[in-house]
Amino acid sequence: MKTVTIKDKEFSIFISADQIQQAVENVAEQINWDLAGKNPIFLVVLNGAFMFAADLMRHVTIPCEITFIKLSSYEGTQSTGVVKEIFGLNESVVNRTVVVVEDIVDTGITMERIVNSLQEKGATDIRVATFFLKPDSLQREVPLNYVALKIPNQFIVGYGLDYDGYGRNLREIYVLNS
Ligand SMILES: O=P(O)(O)OC[C@H]1O[C@H](OP(=O)(O)OP(=O)(O)O)[C@H](O)[C@@H]1O
Ligand SMILES: Nc1nc2[nH]cnc2c(=O)[nH]1
Repeated sequence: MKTVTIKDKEFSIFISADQIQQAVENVAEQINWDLAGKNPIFLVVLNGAFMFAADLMRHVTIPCEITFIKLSSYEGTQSTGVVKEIFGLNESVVNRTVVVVEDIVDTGITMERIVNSLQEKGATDIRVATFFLKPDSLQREVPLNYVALKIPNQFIVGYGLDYDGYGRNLREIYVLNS
């Protein structure tokens, strides 16, 4: 079993790069079908979603805009429960179809905050594309239109997701050894 050590923790391979790419293509196919003619704006949530977004957008073939926002709620392997302000959204979302692109929806607290903010800013059709969803961890009702993979409630790294800032560049997903 392939393992990686990041700082003080050991992780084991969980999802291969090929499985990831297949899941990305499936999501892009659904988006191309659903949002044709809707002129969507994709809102990529930094930092974690950068890798999923880069892969996803290469397979999205419909006319669209892409922009980036930033906020943060995690330190180490535990949620602090605090979601900071969104910044970086300079484009108007009034009457737009907005697709929020995330690496993971865990408790859903971050996504709830983003969706509420987009509603306040006048977006009419708010959709979520997330690479991972942890269904057993979800605490909030949020739209979950495009979910690439559902995973158990375990801490993962790789493919954009970090442990204390490291591991985002891994092509595969690794899970924390207990
Ligand atoms: O559903 P939740 O429990 O709110 O967790 C999901 C959030 O946690 C991660 O971000 P993080 O705060 O780690 O920032 P990062 O993307 O910069 O790594 C992830 O990218 C989501 O934004
Ligand atoms: N790296 C990482 N960040 C997260 N944010 C929410 N859940 C997770 C997780 O499992 N791993």
